[in-house]
Amino acid sequence: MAKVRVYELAKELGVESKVVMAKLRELGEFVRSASSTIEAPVVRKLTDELKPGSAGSKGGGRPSSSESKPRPRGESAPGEAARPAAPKPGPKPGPKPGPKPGAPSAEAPKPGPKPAPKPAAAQSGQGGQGVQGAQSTQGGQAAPKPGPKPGPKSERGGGAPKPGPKPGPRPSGPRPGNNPFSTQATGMGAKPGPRQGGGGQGAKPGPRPGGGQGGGARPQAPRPGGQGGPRPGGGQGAPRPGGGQGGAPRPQAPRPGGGQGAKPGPRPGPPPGGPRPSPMNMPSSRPTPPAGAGRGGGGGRGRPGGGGGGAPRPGGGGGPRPGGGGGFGGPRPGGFGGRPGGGRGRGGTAGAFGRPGGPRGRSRKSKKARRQEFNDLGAPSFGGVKIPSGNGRSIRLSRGASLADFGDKIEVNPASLVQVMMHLGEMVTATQSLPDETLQLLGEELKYKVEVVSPEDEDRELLESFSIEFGEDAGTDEDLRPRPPVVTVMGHVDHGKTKLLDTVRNSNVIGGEAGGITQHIGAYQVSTEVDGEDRKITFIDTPGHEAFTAMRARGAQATDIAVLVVAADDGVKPQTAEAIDHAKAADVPIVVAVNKIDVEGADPQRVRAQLTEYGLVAEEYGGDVQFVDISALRGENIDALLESIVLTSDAALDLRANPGMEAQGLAIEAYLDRGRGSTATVLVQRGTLNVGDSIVCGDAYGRVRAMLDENGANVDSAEPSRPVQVLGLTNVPSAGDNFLVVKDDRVARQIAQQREARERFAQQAKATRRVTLDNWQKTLEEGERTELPLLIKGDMSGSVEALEEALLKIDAGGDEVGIRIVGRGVGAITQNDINLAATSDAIIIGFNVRPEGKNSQLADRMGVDIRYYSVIYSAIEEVEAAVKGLLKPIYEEATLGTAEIREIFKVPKIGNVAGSIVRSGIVRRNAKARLVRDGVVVSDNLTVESLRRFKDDATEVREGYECGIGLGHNDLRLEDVIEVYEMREKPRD
Ligand SMILES: Nc1nc2c(ncn2[C@@H]2O[C@H](COP(=O)(O)OP(=O)(O)OP(=O)(O)O)[C@@H](O)[C@H]2O)c(=O)[nH]1
Repeated sequence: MAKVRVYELAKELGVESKVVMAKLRELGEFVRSASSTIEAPVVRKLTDELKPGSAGSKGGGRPSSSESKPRPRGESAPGEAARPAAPKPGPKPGPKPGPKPGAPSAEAPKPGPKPAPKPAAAQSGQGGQGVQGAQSTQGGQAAPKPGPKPGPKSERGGGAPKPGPKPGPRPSGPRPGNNPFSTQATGMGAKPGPRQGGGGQGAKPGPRPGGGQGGGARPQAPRPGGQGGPRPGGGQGAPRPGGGQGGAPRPQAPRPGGGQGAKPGPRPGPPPGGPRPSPMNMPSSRPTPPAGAGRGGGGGRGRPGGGGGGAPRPGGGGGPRPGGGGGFGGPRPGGFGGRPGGGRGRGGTAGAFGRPGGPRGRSRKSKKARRQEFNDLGAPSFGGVKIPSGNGRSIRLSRGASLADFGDKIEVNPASLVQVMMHLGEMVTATQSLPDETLQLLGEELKYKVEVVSPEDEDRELLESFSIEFGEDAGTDEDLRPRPPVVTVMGHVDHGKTKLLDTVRNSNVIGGEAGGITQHIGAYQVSTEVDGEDRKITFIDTPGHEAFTAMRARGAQATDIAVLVVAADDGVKPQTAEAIDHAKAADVPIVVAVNKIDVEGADPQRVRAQLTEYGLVAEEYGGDVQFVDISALRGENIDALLESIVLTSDAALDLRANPGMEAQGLAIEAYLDRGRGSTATVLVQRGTLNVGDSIVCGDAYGRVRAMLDENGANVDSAEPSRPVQVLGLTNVPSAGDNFLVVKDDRVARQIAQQREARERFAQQAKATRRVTLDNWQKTLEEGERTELPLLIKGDMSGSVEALEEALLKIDAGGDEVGIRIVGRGVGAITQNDINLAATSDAIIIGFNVRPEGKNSQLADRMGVDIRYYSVIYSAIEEVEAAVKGLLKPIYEEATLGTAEIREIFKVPKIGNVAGSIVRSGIVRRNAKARLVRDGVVVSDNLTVESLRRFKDDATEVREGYECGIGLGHNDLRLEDVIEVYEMREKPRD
């Protein structure tokens, strides 16, 4: 139909324009005036509504009614009588309720099975119609629950029922009316569909209960409900009260208006047909529009909601349409399709767009989502989290990897892994570094084979990525040349290791410089004559097996031969045995130096006898171990010892290296020198190191600016087994780090940076397991350890001894627990101390000393607990408390920053003020401070009493800025370091 104006249509229908206008409003169509044009579908709808005969048609069942009130008066439609009520019936009519709900539905002629259980009910929704039509057809009627009030009118489709929740509002409104695509319930199939049962007819889906006639639409035709097809509510009568024919299944069903269309669509809503309780209830709650909510009927539109579609709107135009509702369904079997009624038209459109919800919902999921869902079906569940099984797949993780790293590898959200860990009884965060066992455990649980890659392997892979091979001599056998053995001196405390090293160094310095000023660089080389040949030996100048072990723990093996020092007057002691174990574990031959033979009571033979128990049998006893009786103090027999070392080396080892390649080796020790910067002693293991070479050493890199030997002399090159001090690195490497010459600085920097990142992760993992005074008791309880290892550093040997003595006297509360001193020394806490503490899981007790250089950060990174004390009693008290598990929450010192004194100002009445530069962190006024001179605390418990930037007072001054610091302390010296800290309360674990 073409567009016609309202007054033209009125004339054609024989009614006044205002009647038509009123009707349109009821239908939810908005027209400005009588001269406004209206769309063809609306005209059809209107015509159906205003022509008596038509009404009946549709609804089949609802004769008259349909219209409910709208009809012009008089017109009483057939069912009219009944309808009177209509208007009010329902809940509240809302806007114009009355519409004729059912009307449309009527169409649904096909009664279809009435799904609805209670046919009678009919009232509601289309079903309503049923009433009259009773049962009519629509099955709709069937609607069990008549919707809100079945009221008389309901009938029609009760459509009205659809009171729709929103009844009121839409009456006239703007309505989509004219827009065929509109979702609105209005006849057009507007969305309402789904809701209310209405729409029966058209309603899409047959499946849904309500699907009143409309339902027919869906193929489901088979469904009972005639039109609506299957849904019980089917057709009109859908269960839902309102559910007109369509029997809106949806919850909304309740809405009275439901009318036919109800397309319950996807929504779960309604159980089949009448069953749904909801419908019933609904009515009550919702203001159901009066029965007629006309719209309902209309609903048919394909929308799910169906006919009722209209539902939403109260007065919904839908209602009016006779045929309405069912409309869309057209195609569908049951659908109204057949319906002549104009309604169809729209319905059709609607149907085209809006499939009933159900199916649609399903199709909305992407393939990926569905696949994921499918996969998840078979995924193992851990504490509610489903993670696809690894099915034995292998994954490689770096030591110290976190759940986030793990998640990346297996493409699973780390948060899920956190839950899995909780399920396994471990509380870890997604980014926390985990120990190997935890990674393995998680892998097993998820059915992955986890390969934790060690730092050494990773390093090898890293170097390979730069086409560098570390640890192998390049070239052929012919390129190899003999090299001197590298020796480490080990033995029990006080058996003379240090003395021996000193004696050897001072009496036999290489190059005939005996008597010259030697300096400690961590290793030195000496020469000796064996069989008339000048032979060299390299000594690692760090006595004790701890450092040796620490190096090995880092995958570095610098030592070729171990010299085991045993005091002839003391015999084999615990650390002698430990040293033997370590040397054997490293497969390093041993030469025994039986020391202190000058001491009265010395019994070298007893030592030999004792050591046979450890598998060290002297040559004179038929074994293969060289024993040399010496006196380190007097320098007796030192040459014989050196000769034995050379002979053992020749007999047991094939020490050769290629001096013709780029140098590779190990860092023996390193520190930050104030004047020269990073200073590292390296041991060249193969190749030749030259000044000017680009090297990378651990995470430090740079170009060799200069090299010094143990005499402080500059050297230009260093061959295999030669220890030299290297200047020029960007930062301080750690003992045990390997070094190698690379082709240029850029490669050196890249390797160093990657190592640095890797090291950070690995250390974090270790840190989580290290022992601290706070958690020691816990590890004890867990059976992880039975002793508390301590490393004591102090400002004076007297205080160190006193502290050690006092600590060893602490009664740990049983024989099975105790304190072990793994090391002691005087002076600042060095990198070696930290390494030793790390490898022995020891806690460092710093008595009036501080870590030198960046060792504080190193200790943090390695998880080494350093405790600072300035009163012996405090140290004893705290260690005792830890041992006995009595530690209470304490105040922990938190370093804020450090500043170096560059100038000292005398200020009248105030005293000395330190003109300083902040070297790290911040300096804050009123914070606590201590004065450190050459690594030793010279004054503690000071306060930053004044802080100035130029002439202004400052609250805090940051790194890199100069400032004046008043400590209320006059003993200041240039280059003293002011360490600023504050005490923070720290709860115990
Ligand atoms: N009479 C005598 N005393 C010696 C001899 N060798 C070392 N001593 C003394 O033994 C004590 C311990 O010597 P160190 O060299 O410090 O012993 P150490 O094994 O290095 O001890 P730690 O560093 O504590 O492990 C010192 O007082 C030395 O002087 C020796 O051959 N004869």
